[in-house]
Amino acid sequence: MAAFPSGFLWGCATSAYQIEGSPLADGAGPSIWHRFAHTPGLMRDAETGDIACDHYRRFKDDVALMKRLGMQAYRFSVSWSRILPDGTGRVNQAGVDFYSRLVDELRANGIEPFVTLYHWDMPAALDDKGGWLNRDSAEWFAEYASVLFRALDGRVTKWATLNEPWVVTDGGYLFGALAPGHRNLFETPIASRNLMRAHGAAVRAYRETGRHEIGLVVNIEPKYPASESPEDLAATRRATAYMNEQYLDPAMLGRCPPELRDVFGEAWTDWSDDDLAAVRQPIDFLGINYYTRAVTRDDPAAWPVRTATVRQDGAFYTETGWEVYPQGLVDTLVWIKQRYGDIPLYITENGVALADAPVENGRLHDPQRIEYLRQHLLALHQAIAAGVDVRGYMVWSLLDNLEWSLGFSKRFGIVHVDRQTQERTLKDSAEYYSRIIASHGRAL
Ligand SMILES: OC[C@@H]1[C@@H](O)[C@H](O)[C@@H](O)c2nc(CNc3ccccc3)cn21
Repeated sequence: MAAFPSGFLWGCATSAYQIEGSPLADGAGPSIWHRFAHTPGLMRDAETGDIACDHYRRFKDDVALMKRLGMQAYRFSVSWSRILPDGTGRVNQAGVDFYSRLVDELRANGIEPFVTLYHWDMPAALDDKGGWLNRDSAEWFAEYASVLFRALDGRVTKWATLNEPWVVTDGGYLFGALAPGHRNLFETPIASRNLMRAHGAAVRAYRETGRHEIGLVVNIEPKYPASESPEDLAATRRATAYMNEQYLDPAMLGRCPPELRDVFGEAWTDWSDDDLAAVRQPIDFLGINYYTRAVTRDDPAAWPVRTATVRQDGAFYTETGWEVYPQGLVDTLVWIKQRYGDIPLYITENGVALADAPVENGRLHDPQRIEYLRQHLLALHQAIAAGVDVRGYMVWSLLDNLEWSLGFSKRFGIVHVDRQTQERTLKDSAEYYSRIIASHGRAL
């Protein structure tokens, strides 16, 4: 196997609410996920992020684990309500200090911090003011981002504004499976627009003082028509516009996919030229979260996109019900380059939830996760060989963690976490990934 490009960044990814625990420690305010998780009936097994992986207290041990594995970068998110407990205004210095210590610990161990400003956990105080439905959310977010830029820029050299705006709106405002748990077609495009306005406002704020790189992280799920029928082809166009183009087109092209008018119907309003210009800010990279594909057919009853995903005979499906399809990563990366140009890319998430074996004698054998990683890294190498400018790969995830409203039932970690003892145990996939890093991909 040929090596990956010189300077290619090998790392792992997590997010604050999924691993930190101690959500209200040291002056932090509640987030919408703290509120959602403590609302009866919304979380599988009534799980919450109150403890999670106890990373807030154990972060030095977890950094040591990353060092042992040879991680070159660590993508993590900052909890907005640790920094600004009320969402705006008063800065909680203890919250800033936690992330400052984490950044210093990473850098002292030769690991590059890769910071996501927003991984879904808006301060509850701002949700009380309308959250992403309030046009002021763009200014709230830029204020929060600027606090972090002042405190950490220079020690942090890679910033991502948002993690997966599609999931925030589809999960949080349309179907209600995620915080803040709304089910409202009319709210969804409003939240989408304000999220992207917030992205643009944070990028503009960064350009005033920032000296390094800032980008956007999106989830891409390539859509393949189930047949060549006009109905399935149109459905595939709608699904592509709704999940894959809805956020990248404004950010990169300064326009919205026309199919969104069909998807949202009377709930759709065209973006103003001012909003389009405010969102289309030059960025330094795109983060791509890739997990699976969707073979797509027309389904008139499947409101509002009117599409369905067709199960593939003979394919392997993960614990989250996602088809394993590495070719989709190649197709996605080539598509990104063709549609948006040669912007540097990072794979900011890729991983798999499996019905892991138990820990035995300090080991956990997960051959299927090794095969998933191997296949997707081979696909990644194929895309790079085809000329796509991919500069790094972050496996999701370092630790078994809180899979949002699914609780701890879905284990994505390359490191097992014992829910009772918090003991970390390397899975075979962690050893495998460590060898991949050490060999710069040659051990694939
Ligand atoms: O589900 C695994 C991870 C999740 O733990 C991360 O917090 C989040 O960034 C994340 N995004 C995806 C891919 N996008 C997605 C697609 C459909 C439903 C939910 C997420 C997977 N994941």
